Amino acid sequence: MSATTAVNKKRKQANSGPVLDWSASHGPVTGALSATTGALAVATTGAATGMPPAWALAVGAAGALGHTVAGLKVRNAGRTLAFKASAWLVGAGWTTWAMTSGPLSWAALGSLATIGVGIGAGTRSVALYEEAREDEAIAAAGRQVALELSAERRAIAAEWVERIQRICSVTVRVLAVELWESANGYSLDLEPQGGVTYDRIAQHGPQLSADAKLPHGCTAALGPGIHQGRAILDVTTVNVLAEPRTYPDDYSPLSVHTGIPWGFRTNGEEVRAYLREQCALVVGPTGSGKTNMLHTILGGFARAEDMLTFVIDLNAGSAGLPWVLPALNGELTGQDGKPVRPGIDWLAGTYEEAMLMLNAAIAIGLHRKRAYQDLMAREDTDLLPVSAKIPQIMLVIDEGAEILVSTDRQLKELAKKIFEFIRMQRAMGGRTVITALGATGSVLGNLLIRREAKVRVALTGGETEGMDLSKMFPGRRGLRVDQAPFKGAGFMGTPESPGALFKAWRIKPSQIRDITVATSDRHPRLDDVSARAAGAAYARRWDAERTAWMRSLPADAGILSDPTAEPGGEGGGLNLSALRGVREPGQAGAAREDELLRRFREEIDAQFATAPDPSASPAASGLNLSALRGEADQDSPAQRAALAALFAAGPDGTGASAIARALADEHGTTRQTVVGWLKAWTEDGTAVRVGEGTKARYVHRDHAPEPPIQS
Ligand SMILES: Nc1ncnc2c1ncn2[C@@H]1O[C@H](COP(=O)(O)OP(=O)(O)OP(=O)(O)O)[C@@H](O)[C@H]1O
Repeated sequence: MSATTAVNKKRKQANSGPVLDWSASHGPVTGALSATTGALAVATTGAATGMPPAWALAVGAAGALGHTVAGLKVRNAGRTLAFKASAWLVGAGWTTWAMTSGPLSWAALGSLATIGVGIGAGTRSVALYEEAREDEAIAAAGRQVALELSAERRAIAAEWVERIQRICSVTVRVLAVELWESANGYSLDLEPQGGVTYDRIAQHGPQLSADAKLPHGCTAALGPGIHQGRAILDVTTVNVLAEPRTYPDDYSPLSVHTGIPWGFRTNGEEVRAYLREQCALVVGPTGSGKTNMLHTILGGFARAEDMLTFVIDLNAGSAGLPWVLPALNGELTGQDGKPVRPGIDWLAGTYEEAMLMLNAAIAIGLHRKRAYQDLMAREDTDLLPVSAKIPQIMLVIDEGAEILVSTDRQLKELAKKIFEFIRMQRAMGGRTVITALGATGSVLGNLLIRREAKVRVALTGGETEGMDLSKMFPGRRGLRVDQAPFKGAGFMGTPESPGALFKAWRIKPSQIRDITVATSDRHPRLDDVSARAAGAAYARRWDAERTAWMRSLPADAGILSDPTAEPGGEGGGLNLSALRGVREPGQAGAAREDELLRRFREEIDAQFATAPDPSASPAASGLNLSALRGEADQDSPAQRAALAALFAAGPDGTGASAIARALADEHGTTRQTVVGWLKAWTEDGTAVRVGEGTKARYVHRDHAPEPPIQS
């Protein structure tokens, strides 16, 4: 009975005098007391007032009837109804007798006490009986559901035992079948007989899926079970990867220790990356959703209270900019009107800044090793206890794999530092997330990456080229690229969660802003020990001159910091992923939501007529990036930058001093060096020298007034 009903009832009773509450519940003591004291009161007042004894019998009969009707209403058991009715009748019988023979005699009072004890005992047993009856009813309903469920489970078990026998020639026992709460599939706990291991069945994954007629994008994937003699078979029956799901709008705090959610599995469960000791490798060809996934990762790191994210992105910093620019430009306002801190802690978009960053990160690790000896001894650990006070440094390098395998002299320098960071910093709270366009063979050929980067993602988006899933997820058979032909979908494996289908959430630019605002107060500060080691390079990372490039992305920003150009490498020349949209229209350009990158591309498009065919000759396609492609097979990014500056100068041309000035900050190139290059270009026809003496200037051959003149 609810509190209000009870109160109302009380009020009603107070207004209209006592009423008989047939359904009022009594325990064994209060029930007996109420019955016997009631009977005594009726008998004494009845005897004193000369009430006819038959009245008591009538009251008892009415009581018995009333209780039976009330009991029926609440569906009491027959046994309970009979007991309650008889209690009323016994009480009434005693009252009738006591009224005629005198209620206050020892015989009358003694017999009344006996009746009281009897009613008490009876009520207790009836209450227990009611309770048991109720429990039994609930259990019966549960059994019915379980029976239906277990019929379904039994059918599933029988079906798979037969299928595995027929296709893999392996006999299995099914120990349990778990139907997923998401209703997207189920898991079987199997015990292959005769010492057969799970991988014998796993290699037949595709045949098993086909035989089970699973929809596209659904798999029957086998993984190891609780011990070597057991296996878990995960069967997905609904393809949840096809539909886009946006990043959950719960931006609650995370930690390196809680793991960072990177996406969801086919059963709808989120999958987390635990990066305290692991590095991560994310492979995704153009258009597979790699940039989106990177933002999801950066979003997770921004939410963490004990992680500081350093981003290196030599493609004009495009991966990091949405996390920095809105905050840096003051476009965002935090709670209480406070300024908003960027969602990442450091962004390097140029080679020089990346060098500063890596040097600082390495110095931090070395210094931490010495400075935190005592703390680690106290905590009895050989891993630096990462916390909000001593944050983990997550170094995220977009297309870092391409840097690691580059043959370019400068990029090799960077690669050396990245490897040093990976090798030295596990214990000191420094880990990396490296993305790759797909060069899995060359990247995974590196022992250090294989050993340290066990959190792995392969975004396929249906792309089959360069996707060696068996190398990415050794030991996982039956993973096929065509199982995940959707943008943002692919495979993810971690030491905790074996490689299997997954999909990254779609994260919109507005969410990036929301997360930046929501997490602004949460980002840790670099501990003093580390900040001292990192020095001015860290302290002044947001200085206007160091971030100027972010605000005014020059059309040639990507060219100046091309991470993938490998002189002498296959194809040679420019291979800028930031410019990929220019060379491969339709692949990425249209889809990209990053406002700045779009602007950047528009500028490129406006400045250079786009050349869809990379092999088109400069003369045939007009000058554009493809023209630079052949010529830019130069020795260094500085030389390519100089060539870009020459081209950008148009028909007016430029001189060695101006080019040297343009390159000074970025590359430190001297005028003398530029003079040498201009001489060489004039000799091979790339540039034309016009004017004499102080008026002498150089024009790119495509802007030259007359056909190139060989000097
Ligand atoms: N997880 C996802 N869910 C749904 N759609 C997605 C997802 N990830 C990406 N997409 C779609 O794919 C498009 C391309 O994504 P994204 O820019 O991340 O690809 P990319 O691999 O980085 O390509 P590029 O290297 O050319 O920039 C997005 O604009 C979006 O429409």
